[in-house]
Amino acid sequence: MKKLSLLGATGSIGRQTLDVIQQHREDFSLAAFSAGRNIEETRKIIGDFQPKLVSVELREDAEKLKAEFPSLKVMYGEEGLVETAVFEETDMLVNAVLGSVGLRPTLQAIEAGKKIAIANKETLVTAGHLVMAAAKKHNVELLPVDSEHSAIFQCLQGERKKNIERLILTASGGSFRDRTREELKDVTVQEALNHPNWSMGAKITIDSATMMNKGLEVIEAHWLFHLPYEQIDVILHRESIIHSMVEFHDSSVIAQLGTPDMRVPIQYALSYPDRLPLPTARRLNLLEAGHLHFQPMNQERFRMLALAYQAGKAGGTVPTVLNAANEAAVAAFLDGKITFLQIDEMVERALEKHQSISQPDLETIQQTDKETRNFVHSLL
Ligand SMILES: NC(=O)C1=CN([C@@H]2O[C@H](COP(=O)(O)OP(=O)(O)OC[C@H]3O[C@@H](n4cnc5c(N)ncnc54)[C@H](OP(=O)(O)O)[C@@H]3O)[C@@H](O)[C@H]2O)C=CC1
Ligand SMILES: CC(=O)[C@@H](O)[C@H](O)COP(=O)(O)O
Ligand SMILES: [Mn+2]
Repeated sequence: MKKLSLLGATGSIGRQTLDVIQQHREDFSLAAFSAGRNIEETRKIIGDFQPKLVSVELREDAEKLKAEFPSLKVMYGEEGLVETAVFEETDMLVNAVLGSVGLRPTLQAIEAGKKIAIANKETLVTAGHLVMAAAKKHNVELLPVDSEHSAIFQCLQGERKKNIERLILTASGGSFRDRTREELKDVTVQEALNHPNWSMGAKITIDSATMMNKGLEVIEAHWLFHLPYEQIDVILHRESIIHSMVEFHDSSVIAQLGTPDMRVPIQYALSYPDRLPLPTARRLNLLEAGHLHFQPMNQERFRMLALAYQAGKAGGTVPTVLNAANEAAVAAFLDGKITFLQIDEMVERALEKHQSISQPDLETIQQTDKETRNFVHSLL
């Protein structure tokens, strides 16, 4: 029985993780979890899974829960996230919180020797060098949950890194894949949230539409698989059936396929190296799928992908700025404060203004993150 801590239990990945636990009660249990502000859902999860520790974003919500569940340990804020991540009774952390707020809990969990299933890509983008160095030092395994990275991880089982020619990440193209940049001027939040293949949280759905999601995933792949950016490519694949591929020096390409269902990579990370049944997942029927389509990425049209490659290659605090500016700009778009195309513009302006610092430590990363968010807010 693996005892889990789950950050972001009320989110899209969090809920699907709970579904996986629910289907495998004899293999997994939930010892601790965090939520943000969705207290109704938090109460329900406490009732269904009987954890020992719960953390929420706000102090007043923590006080309410403490009064309702006197035997439960209840925490709040960033400290609560950290305590959930390092909870002594758990073997593994599932990090499905949104944004760079996941960085400190991840680093602390690594120091505490917890195995980590990582969905929270912003953490790897903002400080991949710190996370990977800590994982190496403490001999901690980071298991990818993001569908592309799980696919690559699966393709690499039994393979040697030295034989890899390149990674090929697939991108669906997002909500506006068939529109020109000109046609994006007046798009609404509702239209942007209409992803063609995946049902996900709001922020990542917008990232998918701007192609920043793929940019963040290129940086995530760089850190998880220790490969230079020149060996990481992106291809547009409309169906999201091939979740990603690895090409080897002998010209062989290994791909991982399946219907778009995040419970599959979540469960693989939890059960690795075993594979458990998942009866509720829809089976892939290639005869029904019929045709799979591929297109080259147009980096002029999807400017954020080009920016992410540049930021990743530049290193230092540049990826931190890319991520923080994007988090702030997407939140502003979702709040109706800026237009869709202004997301790109704000990220570009934050990057232009920034003077990079090389080999940043945690404090420098957090300071840069804060200053970048303030800069974007000053533009609103
Ligand atoms: N959704 C998907 O299919 C995929 C997601 N990912 C990655 O997984 C991560 C989570 O994505 P997703 O599940 O879509 O996001 P959601 O927005 O659906 O969920 C985010 C979760 O984080 C919590 N949260 C947000 N901000 C805070 C905060 N400041 N303090 C504490 N908790 C907070 C939310 O709480 P509450 O709702 O209670 O306020 C919620 O539980 C992201 O990094 C994303 O890129 C990667 C691949 C696929
Ligand atoms: C499910 C998942 O992993 C998402 O990150 C997904 O990749 C989004 O789809 P696109 O970014 O390819 O549109
Ligand atoms: Mn993905």
